[in-house]
Amino acid sequence: PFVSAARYGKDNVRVYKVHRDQATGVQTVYEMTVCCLLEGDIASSYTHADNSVVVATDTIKNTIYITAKQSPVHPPEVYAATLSSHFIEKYGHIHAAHVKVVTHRWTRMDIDGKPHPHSFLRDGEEKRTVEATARRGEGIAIDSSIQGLTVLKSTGSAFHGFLRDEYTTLPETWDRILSTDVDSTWKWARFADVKAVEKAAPQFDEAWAAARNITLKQFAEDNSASVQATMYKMCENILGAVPGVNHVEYSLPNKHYFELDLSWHKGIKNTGKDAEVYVPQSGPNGLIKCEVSRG
Ligand SMILES: O=c1[nH]c(=O)c2nn[nH]c2[nH]1
Repeated sequence: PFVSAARYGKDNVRVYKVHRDQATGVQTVYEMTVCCLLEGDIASSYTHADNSVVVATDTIKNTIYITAKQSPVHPPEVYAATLSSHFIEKYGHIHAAHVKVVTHRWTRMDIDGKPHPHSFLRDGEEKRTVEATARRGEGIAIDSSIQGLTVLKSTGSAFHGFLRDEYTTLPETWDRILSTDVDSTWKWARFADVKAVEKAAPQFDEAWAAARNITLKQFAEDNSASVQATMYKMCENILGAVPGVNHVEYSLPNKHYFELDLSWHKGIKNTGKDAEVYVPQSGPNGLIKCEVSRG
């Protein structure tokens, strides 16, 4: 037997960084959870207990903090690219570094209608995530995501005309609740190096805002014939809005809310157009995935 694939490093490294604007006194905070995994000529550490090739995971953890101190941590794409490239540049036997940066929301508080200089709130567990892979001789691949943005619409969603056979019981519907946890990823054309990523820096926040706004607008306004049809429109619009991106993918759970027949109790009408009380389901859930690429 031989090692056919291997990568190792440190996961769940929590990082906080504050920016203090000396002129205005306004402070800005960033919080993220980082995973950094290395690939390279490391098989001997598995097969021969050869630790001489091992950049200790503790060393990787230290490097995550030092890089956060010495380089920008926002946009997360720049931080992830800087960190992943460091390992290729520093260690000749490491050929790829995979960095995942999950950023958490600290939204500035508005107090009495004014943005507060140093107070923030966690307005949702939605994450902005970046995965950057620096590979020797191949530049830097960056995927950006929105994850855990939970949405619901109380109408404007239908599902009918689907295949029916002896296994099918699902009734057709022209009016249903639609709820999902948005997991949207947009994949950037490869960057040659960190300098190219830094040059592109303004595009990353713009792309995130565009992807988030397009997702919410399409979700709200589309008279949805299915999760599939609506998510395709989201992908098309993001490709149209973000030139530096060549692929967009969504993975959307269909979080069902079942109608509840209460007619057994004094003839209560609570189904179809009379439905008001529903039963939210924890599972099973539909799961609809797609990737749409620039033609
Ligand atoms: O939007 C939907 N897509 C599907 O594929 C599906 N299957 N059951 N309900 C569904 N709703």
